Amino acid sequence: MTPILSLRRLSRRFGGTLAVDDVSLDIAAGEIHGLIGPSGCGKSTLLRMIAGFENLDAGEIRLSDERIDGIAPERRGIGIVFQDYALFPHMTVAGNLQFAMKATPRSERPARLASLLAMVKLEGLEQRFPDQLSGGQQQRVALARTFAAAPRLVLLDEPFSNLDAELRETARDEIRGVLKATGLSILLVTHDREEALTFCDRISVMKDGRIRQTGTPTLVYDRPIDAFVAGFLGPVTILAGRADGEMADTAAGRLAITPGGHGHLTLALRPESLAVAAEGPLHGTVATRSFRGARLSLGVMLGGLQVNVDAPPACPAQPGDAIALVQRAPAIVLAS
Ligand SMILES: Nc1ncnc2c1ncn2[C@@H]1O[C@H](COP(=O)(O)OP(=O)(O)OP(=O)(O)O)[C@@H](O)[C@H]1O
Repeated sequence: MTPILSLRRLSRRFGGTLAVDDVSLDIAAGEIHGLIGPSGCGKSTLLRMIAGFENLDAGEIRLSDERIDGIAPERRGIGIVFQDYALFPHMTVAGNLQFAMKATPRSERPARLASLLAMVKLEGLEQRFPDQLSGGQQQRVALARTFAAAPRLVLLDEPFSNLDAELRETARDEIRGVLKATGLSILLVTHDREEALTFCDRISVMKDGRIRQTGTPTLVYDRPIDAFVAGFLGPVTILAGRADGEMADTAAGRLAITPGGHGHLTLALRPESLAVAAEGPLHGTVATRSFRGARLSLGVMLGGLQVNVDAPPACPAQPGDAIALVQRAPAIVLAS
């Protein structure tokens, strides 16, 4: 299958900084793909290169198999929703959407406007001005305005960062539903791991201008390739081990490991992989206890190492208590 977007060996340097370093990536039609990584890893530069706002030092970009990296941004067929939505403040919702419908024949515009409003669930609000809408509603207008131009690909740059935490989750679920219904291909840039894991069909984790790993959220979370990816997607303890079949000896004791590990290796242990038990093969001492609402986070000294363990909020263990642990999931063998 031909990917809708194909990035081949893209690089971009600013002085001594390689902001994007030999990046290749394919995005399938209808896919919501997340580019995630810490501040300064090159996500925005990569997005700007795809949009046409940033030059390439090397590589090529294809959209529907057509080379687009030499084409002006407005002729690429790519829609962009920026962090601040960039709506026209002096135009109503209808005005903002109609502005983007230049390519639609005049007679078809009212019907197109109605279908866009329905798509983003803003019927009845078409005469409001942006400052009369909530942040989430403004964002949906921005999305609808992008759809109005019938793009082949939509780029979303930190689209939820201006919404407060409570609204963000609802907005995310709603927008994901809208996007999936349109069948549009989406590239989303975010530094928020939860957003990437919940919103995207696949994610690419970036560091220092390079993509370290691409895959479904489950795959990248459960089988991170290295300590950076493991730690970026969630709390983790990194430990050295020596494999012996399906088990490894580590400073924290003997642990079950994911298949394929041999000899000396590096392991990643997630807090939910261990559980407090009446008896267990692992014995330690509680070092820290922090209440996190739906769960309790315990720091447990196992051998010479402190590991994080998730426990139910009712767990009575206090710092200084001896505790037994069982393993619920194997420690992850890292490739590097
Ligand atoms: N126009 C520019 N001139 C010089 N350096 C730049 C320019 N744009 C980006 N950089 C540098 O390139 C690197 C990547 O920046 P970029 O903005 O792409 O990162 P990012 O992952 O999007 O970060 P953030 O999440 O903070 O927006 C950084 O080191 C940044 O300082």
